[in-house]
Amino acid sequence: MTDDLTTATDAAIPGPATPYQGDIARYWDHEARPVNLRLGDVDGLYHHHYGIGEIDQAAIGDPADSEREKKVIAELHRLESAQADVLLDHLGDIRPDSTLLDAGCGRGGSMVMAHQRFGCKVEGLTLSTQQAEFGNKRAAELGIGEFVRSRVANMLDMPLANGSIAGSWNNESSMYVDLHDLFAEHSRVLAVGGRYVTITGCWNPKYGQPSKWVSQINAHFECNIHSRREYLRAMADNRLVPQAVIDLTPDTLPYWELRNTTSLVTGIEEAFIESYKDGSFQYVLIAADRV
Ligand SMILES: C[S@@+](CC[C@H](N)C(=O)[O-])C[C@H]1O[C@@H](n2cnc3c(N)ncnc32)[C@H](O)[C@@H]1O
Ligand SMILES: CC(C)=CCC/C(C)=C/COP(=O)(O)OP(=O)(O)O
Ligand SMILES: [Mg+2]
Repeated sequence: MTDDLTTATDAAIPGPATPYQGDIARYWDHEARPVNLRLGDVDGLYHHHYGIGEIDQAAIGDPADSEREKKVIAELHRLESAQADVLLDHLGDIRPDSTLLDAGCGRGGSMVMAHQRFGCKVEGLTLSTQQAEFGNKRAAELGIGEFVRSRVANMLDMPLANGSIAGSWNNESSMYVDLHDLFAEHSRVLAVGGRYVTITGCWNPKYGQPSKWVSQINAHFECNIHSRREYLRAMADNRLVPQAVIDLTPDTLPYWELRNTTSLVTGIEEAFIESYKDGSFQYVLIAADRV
């Protein structure tokens, strides 16, 4: 760590702001699903988000291939990293002297990718001590600990100065918080002209109300999926003006259908596949300018 990062706001962690946040901290402290760890082991980028893009059929081999499972794991991981690449594509012009923020950073895979792409500092916030330690250990192993730092902190009360961040994102982490509170805080820490990006699952107002599949996903992850309408309304109320809204649902279905054929299934695959197909749930990217 450089002086810059170690002297930044490093106040003692006060403990969870709410009982719910305590539940979520415990959830991620104890998470060790093979579908996440074995994919991360492919190249050392550990993600807790899903994948997008076409399956490379040649790369996975045929079902009789003795190496099939290993190849499918590598392919699922490639699609998850491709998802993070698309998020980073929407951050705009990020210079090496910029600072980025990953709100709800998980084990830090996207942060490493962001530093490797832009050469800048990346600050990550997670409720989980285990995740922050994991991310910092990985960054140290890669020799980029002075640029990439994870901290245990609440993204609704970020330990970051007003206007100090050039670009920020939530990659599948906004379903754990109130969106008005979240976007007020991004808006505070982002510089005017900065960019906010989220990739998220949201329920589709065209369907009417959250479907049974959406309720199942909420129960599975102890989260509260918002609607597309809520995202856009909360952004508009907090000086975040959408520059792109992209429906990634067709791009994520191949990932889920491939994942559903592996031994790494967790039991939530059907809910994602069925809700994406019946139109009740969408996988979207929203990029917004801080004005
Ligand atoms: C599904 S994981 C996504 C991780 C990461 N964005 C990725 O793409 O790999 C959700 C993350 O949100 C974090 N999270 C949830 N509520 C939070 C809060 N109030 N403040 C900070 N992090 C939070 C969890 O600790 C966890 O790291
Ligand atoms: C799109 C939605 C609704 C996401 C909810 C948040 C979440 C748990 C994301 C994936 O985490 P993970 O990678 O730990 O999950 P899994 O073990 O299923 O791969
Ligand atoms: Mg996963």
